Amino acid sequence: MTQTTTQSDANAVRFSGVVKSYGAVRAVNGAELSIGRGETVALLGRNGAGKSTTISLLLGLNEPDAGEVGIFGRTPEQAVRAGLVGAMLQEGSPIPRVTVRELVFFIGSMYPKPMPVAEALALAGLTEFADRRVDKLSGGQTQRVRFAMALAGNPELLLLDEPTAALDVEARRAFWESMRTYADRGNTVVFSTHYLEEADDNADRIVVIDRGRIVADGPGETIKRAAGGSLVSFDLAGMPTEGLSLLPGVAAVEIHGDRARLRSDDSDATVVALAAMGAVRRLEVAPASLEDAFLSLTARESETV
Ligand SMILES: Nc1ncnc2c1ncn2[C@@H]1O[C@H](COP(=O)(O)OP(=O)(O)OP(=O)(O)O)[C@@H](O)[C@H]1O
Repeated sequence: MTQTTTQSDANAVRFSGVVKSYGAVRAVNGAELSIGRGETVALLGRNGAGKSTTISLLLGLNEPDAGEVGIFGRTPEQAVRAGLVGAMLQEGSPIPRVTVRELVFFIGSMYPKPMPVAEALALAGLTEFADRRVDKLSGGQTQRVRFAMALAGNPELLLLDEPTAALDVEARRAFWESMRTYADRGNTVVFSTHYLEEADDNADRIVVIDRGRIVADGPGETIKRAAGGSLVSFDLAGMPTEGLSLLPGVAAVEIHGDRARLRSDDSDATVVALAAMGAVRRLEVAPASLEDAFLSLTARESETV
């Protein structure tokens, strides 16, 4: 792989034409992505969309089959070795029988410019647990330890793969607060999630991934607008479904038995067009929920894959 990135790269992350396949599965399919320093970016996608693969490429745990990955103008390996990158991955390594303070100190000692242990513990909300053995903590507290481990090297970029999976509501809230404190220092954060709402609440920008492709990229408001709109449903009563996707405002079409569900950016225009076709039986217009909208967005784009 050739690297053309430079040390002066203004971006924290640069993905250029990146492809990564596992056998016949293209886990990452030609991704183009730049993330500026100080941005907090959510990678949003369903199971198997390619989020974890993207994060492992950013960490240099995987080599792309094609394209280039740059972190602060360096290769991922160089950036990780320089202590510029911290990560929380989905599979946690077994936690040893040491105290929280000892573990965070040990991890930090492997990096050139570690974060002071007390600071990492405070940021992760672990100060009161500093002298507790790591294997005697609750699931939520263990997740905080993993966050402190990611901070230990004093990284400028944090990569978090579904960091709040298995946390309760209160632990989630505390986690995101810690993450924001770290981001507010001018650091860059990239995290993956299945939930549009979590992405919208905690990221400046959302990158929607579906089947290895980036299908949308922008601030939460833009993504919600692109994915949002209304759902217009009606009974087909035997009417052919071809052409429904071409009606004004229609962004996606789903057919369930005899019922059509159209996601529309302009429900008035869609309803007028349906009325002109006589397709008004049990016609309903409802706002699309966020999660519904996200599913529609990825489903619509998948059809073209
Ligand atoms: N080591 C591997 N060997 C074979 N296939 C893999 C491997 N890792 C991932 N894949 C496949 O690549 C695709 C993308 O997987 P990836 O784990 O990146 O998705 P994800 O978006 O992180 O999913 P999840 O939300 O379930 O964690 C999936 O189809 C998955 O089955």
